[in-house]
Amino acid sequence: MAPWGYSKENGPATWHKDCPIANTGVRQSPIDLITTGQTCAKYDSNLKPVIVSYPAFSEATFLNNGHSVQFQPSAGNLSELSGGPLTKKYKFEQFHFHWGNNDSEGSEHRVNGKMYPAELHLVHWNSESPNFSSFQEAVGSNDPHALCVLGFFLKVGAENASLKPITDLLSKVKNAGSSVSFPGKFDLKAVLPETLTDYYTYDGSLTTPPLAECVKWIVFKEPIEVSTAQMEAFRAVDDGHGKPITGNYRPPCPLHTRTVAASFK
Ligand SMILES: COc1ccc(C[C@@]2(O)NC(=S)NC2=O)c(OC)c1
Ligand SMILES: [Zn+2]
Repeated sequence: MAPWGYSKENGPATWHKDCPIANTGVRQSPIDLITTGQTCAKYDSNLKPVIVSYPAFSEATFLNNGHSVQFQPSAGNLSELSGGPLTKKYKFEQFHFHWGNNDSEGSEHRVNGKMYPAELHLVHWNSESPNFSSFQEAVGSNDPHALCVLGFFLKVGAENASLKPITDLLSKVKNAGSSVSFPGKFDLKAVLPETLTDYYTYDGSLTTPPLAECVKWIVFKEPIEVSTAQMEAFRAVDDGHGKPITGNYRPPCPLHTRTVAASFK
């Protein structure tokens, strides 16, 4: 079967053929974050602010893997995550994006059915587990919280100067499989909202094959603003089949017996 993608022929509705958990999994991601009614997110006053320690990255690769664009610092990076719903310390691995063809679609998570034009995923792995000592081992470990992914919605507004070094680089990785070493330093902390207090959190999975159910998700309420030009730069990145990636988001999955907690009322 053709490798998975987001087209009619190889998109999310076909992934179950090679990856049965797509249909049989009970903690798949993304989900629609509902804020009122029966299955709505429940306020949990014990949820603390998320703590990130992101010293500026000095060495990283920016890659177009045909499904997304990914920023991956060299192994020595010391960036860490803790707090929020977490009981362990997590190490930063990479960040990447999901986006759509226009401003009314693109995010993977939704809020009461609303999609944002894009979603940023900051991927981390539990660096204090006795069962694994690398990201790759963490993903394959079956540990329910091997990974923690921070999700940030992107919305169209003012140009985001902190993300400009990334969006300016998109044209350099237009072709699938291409990568560049990131020039200079990148300050990821400057991209994020000041306070990381208001978020939804739930147990889920990777949102592409292998769809491993190993992710503690933390999706922040406050979107990050980017300009229309910055959004257009994502939509010019190619998928390796001569077409731009114009919708690398998976539709929401059933919640099953899961509950979603909210750190805010
Ligand atoms: C084998 O390990 C993998 C494979 C794919 C992804 C990417 C992704 O599926 N996961 C999220 S989150 N968004 C995505 O698009 C991954 O990210 C941690 C880890
Ligand atoms: Zn992702």
